[in-house]
Amino acid sequence: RNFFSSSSVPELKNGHFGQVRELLERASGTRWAGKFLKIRRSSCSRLGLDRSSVEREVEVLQALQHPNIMALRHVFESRAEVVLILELISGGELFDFIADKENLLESEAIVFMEQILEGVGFMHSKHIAHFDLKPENIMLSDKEAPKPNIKLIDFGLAHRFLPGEEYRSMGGTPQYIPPEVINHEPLSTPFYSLLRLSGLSPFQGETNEETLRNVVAMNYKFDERYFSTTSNMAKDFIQKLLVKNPNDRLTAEECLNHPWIKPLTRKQVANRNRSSINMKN
Ligand SMILES: Cc1ccnnc1
Repeated sequence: RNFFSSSSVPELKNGHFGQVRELLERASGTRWAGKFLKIRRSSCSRLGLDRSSVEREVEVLQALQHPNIMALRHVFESRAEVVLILELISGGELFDFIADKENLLESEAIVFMEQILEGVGFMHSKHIAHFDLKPENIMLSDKEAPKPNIKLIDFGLAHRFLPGEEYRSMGGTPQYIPPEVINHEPLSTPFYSLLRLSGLSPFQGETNEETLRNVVAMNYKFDERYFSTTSNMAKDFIQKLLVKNPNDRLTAEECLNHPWIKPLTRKQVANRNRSSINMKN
């Protein structure tokens, strides 16, 4: 092959699927990420993935060309393995990047949120749900870059819903997934993790049990001890995401049009620039 993995480089990521390793393309010297997926030899064996789920991931990635979504460049297949040649994303996880900061200005948080929302909004506009939008799947392409660039990775569980397609949920009961449900993929997860990581949790209880009860009941308040420096726009945005019924939550598109992300007046801009999310490390 015209790629080779610099064996000295540690694995980029190891998961249920196989592993991701940094590769070097001989011809151009370009660095890529190779995702090595073991294919199940026979239907009864448990090891490896079945070919159809790998084909689904490839189709999803081929449908998603966007600056905030990891790009697929090549696919190599052998009998027992499929190798995806992916854009190399070496800036680490967003949340590690944020954790290292003393203070996160809302204007900085918005830069991240906006890119996550652009990627998720684009994905949903293609009727694709990621189904695994957890913090480790939100990465930075290069953390040294002046303006960090967010990349959504790992579409191994993603699914494209053709309008009206029947979708078998875990229980196996067939159900039709209307488009608005796809758009309500738990967006609040990455945002809530951002908030949580900042040491701010509007669900915070005296004990972990109480906090958990609050999360389940979606019972929260903005404690002035922690949220005094948070702008009202940010609180309004959070309140519109942390809603119990997924259908009442803002979609990614609606989030992008919320004044916290897209301020309408100079006053709103000034207000959020004065605010920060204090990072309690
Ligand atoms: C983990 C990973 C995946 C894809 N590209 N770069 C890094």
